[in-house]
Amino acid sequence: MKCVVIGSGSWGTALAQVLCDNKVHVTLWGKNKNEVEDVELHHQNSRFFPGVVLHPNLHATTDLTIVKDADVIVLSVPTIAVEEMCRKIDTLLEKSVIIVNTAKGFHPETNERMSEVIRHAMTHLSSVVSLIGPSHAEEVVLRMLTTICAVSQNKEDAICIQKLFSNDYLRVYRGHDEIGSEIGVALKNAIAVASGVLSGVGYGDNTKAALITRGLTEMIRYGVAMGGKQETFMGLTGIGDLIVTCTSKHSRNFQAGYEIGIHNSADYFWKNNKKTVEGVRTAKVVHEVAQKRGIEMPIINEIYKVLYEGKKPKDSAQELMLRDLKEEM
Ligand SMILES: NC(=O)C1=CN([C@@H]2O[C@H](COP(=O)(O)OP(=O)(O)OC[C@H]3O[C@@H](n4cnc5c(N)ncnc54)[C@H](O)[C@@H]3O)[C@@H](O)[C@H]2O)C=CC1
Ligand SMILES: O=C(CO)COP(=O)(O)O
Repeated sequence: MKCVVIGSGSWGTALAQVLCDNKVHVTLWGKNKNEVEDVELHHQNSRFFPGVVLHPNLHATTDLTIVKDADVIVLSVPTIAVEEMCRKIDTLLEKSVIIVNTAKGFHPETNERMSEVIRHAMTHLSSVVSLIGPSHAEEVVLRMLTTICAVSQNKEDAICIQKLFSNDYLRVYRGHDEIGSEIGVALKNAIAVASGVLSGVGYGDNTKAALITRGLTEMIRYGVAMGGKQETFMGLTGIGDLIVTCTSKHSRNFQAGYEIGIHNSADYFWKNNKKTVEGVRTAKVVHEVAQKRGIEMPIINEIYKVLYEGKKPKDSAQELMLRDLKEEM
């Protein structure tokens, strides 16, 4: 089985190393020459993992034609680049492949989930498997124990990907609720921005527990309205990914929110951010869809107002606390 991982950023590099550890034939593709040369010549990706020595058999290239030989192509680029990459790859392919998506979010214009985007953009496709769950690349690259989920409408291909990636530090479960899982891992990023904001403002652990719990309620409300299953949100692609992103120092969504909270404004973030912060756009998509469909999403609405309408984070937190009093569920 030949694999190509598309995207030489943090997640692509960490996943390509997993495949090397599993003795799978894998090549990492990147558009960024510096990242690719760093991996290929120095066995490191110092922009994302300073001081980490990568597997000696991990090879990287900027030549996209390597996808021609692949049986499995893993997409590890930001959501904004997924459609463009799929179209480029599709023109090079002569046979159908399994696409493993790892991006968490929605299409920038159509608001489609990532597996929908991939199915619409590719003709040489046997199936889409989403490999998603609570997994910071910074820990996977150090082989710290991690669990994720291979979610697909195609059970056989989900089993294939589960076996390909599983090992003694990465345990891969299987799932089939594509809608619930993809919505879970997208929305948790927006909630994680809110978690960072509240920490940056100076609130503590009670506030974080409140945010995670009420954030999960919003994820379920939205996910079920879109056709996902409630129980999926109790698993790795729901509460699991929500916990790790809302609490980890590695989370770029949390870090972005933290900056916003410290400055009590999103201005600094908009002027200075250079990292992949998927939750920022997800908040916009979900806010708009929820407004149209009448889905109650108070936390998402407030984080949207902080990000896009200049509302002060402290005012948003107060707004959430002083809403009409309600039953919990
Ligand atoms: N970093 C992590 O711990 C995890 C990330 N993810 C998801 O994986 C996706 C990728 O994120 P990261 O690897 O973290 O981002 P990153 O910022 O670390 O790396 C992104 C990579 O994509 C490349 N890229 C950007 N735009 C591109 C384009 N138009 N065409 C081709 N390549 C392009 C960049 O050069 C870079 O190599 C995101 O959706 C993220 O939510 C999922 C699980 C864990
Ligand atoms: O999805 C992730 C962990 O599961 C990565 O989160 P960040 O994009 O916030 O770093």
